[in-house]
Amino acid sequence: MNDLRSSIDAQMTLGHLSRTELRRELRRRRRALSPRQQQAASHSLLARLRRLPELLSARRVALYLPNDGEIDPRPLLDWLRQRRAQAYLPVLRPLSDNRLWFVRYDEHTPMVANRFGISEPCSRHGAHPSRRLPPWALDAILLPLVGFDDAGQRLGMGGGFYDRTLAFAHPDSGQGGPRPRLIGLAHDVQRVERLPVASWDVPLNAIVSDQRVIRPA
Ligand SMILES: Nc1nc2c(c(=O)[nH]1)N(C=O)[C@@H](CNc1ccc(C(=O)N[C@@H](CCC(=O)O)C(=O)O)cc1)CN2
Ligand SMILES: Nc1ncnc2c1ncn2[C@@H]1O[C@H](COP(=O)(O)OP(=O)(O)OP(=O)(O)O)[C@@H](O)[C@H]1O
Repeated sequence: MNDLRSSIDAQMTLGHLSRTELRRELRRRRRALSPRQQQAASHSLLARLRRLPELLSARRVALYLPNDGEIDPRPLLDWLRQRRAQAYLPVLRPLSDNRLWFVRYDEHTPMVANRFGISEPCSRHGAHPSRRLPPWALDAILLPLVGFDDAGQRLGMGGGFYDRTLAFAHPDSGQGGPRPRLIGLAHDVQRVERLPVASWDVPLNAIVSDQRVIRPA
């Protein structure tokens, strides 16, 4: 009960924070989780992801390597391999237009640390067209979230990397054609009552945490 009370209090008191302050607070929360809590959360996330219709039918799936306390989707790699589905990772595009490439990933992929210290497939390797896919050719993209709400809104790191890369999937983009299913992932402690919506925010199909699956109405 005390836990419930304090988590409700924590959520309620966030309403007055700016996006920057909200990011700082929510990133602090996920970093504060112990290795044991992280592992349990990752395990529980996997159980939910394995039942997600969007992933059951997916052959090409982008995920991420966890950073800064993000919930860890790596256990999904084995499951994807068993299903003969291919895994892709985001790579900061070399010409720095703040967009992402999605490069095929397996245990042989040469990796480097990007400018944020996150390990990613080496861009020279990823530059080869056979090894990367444009975002619309992926079946599903798992995005790391800093925050989310019950309406299915998301808050990212603030770089706009995913928003720019996925702008073609925005309802106002006027672009038809295939669209990847977009699935946001986060720890349940990153849930807040209500997030502000920006005009460029690309809607997600679902948000999955260690405790729940949220589908925007
Ligand atoms: N695991 C993971 N991979 C990812 C992302 C992510 O959020 N998580 N990205 C999602 O976009 C892209 C990288 N974008 C990022 C944007 C900001 C920061 C970050 O830590 N910013 C620091 C400032 C660091 C600096 O400027 O040196 C900060 O805000 O404190 C990290 C990654 C691609 N790969
Ligand atoms: N489609 C777009 N075209 C150009 N700029 C964009 C686009 N989408 C977002 N941006 C810019 O990116 C910046 C960060 O956006 P926002 O605060 O929504 O990031 P975020 O959603 O938290 O991050 P991310 O998309 O990396 O997860 C904003 O200042 C915005 O101007």
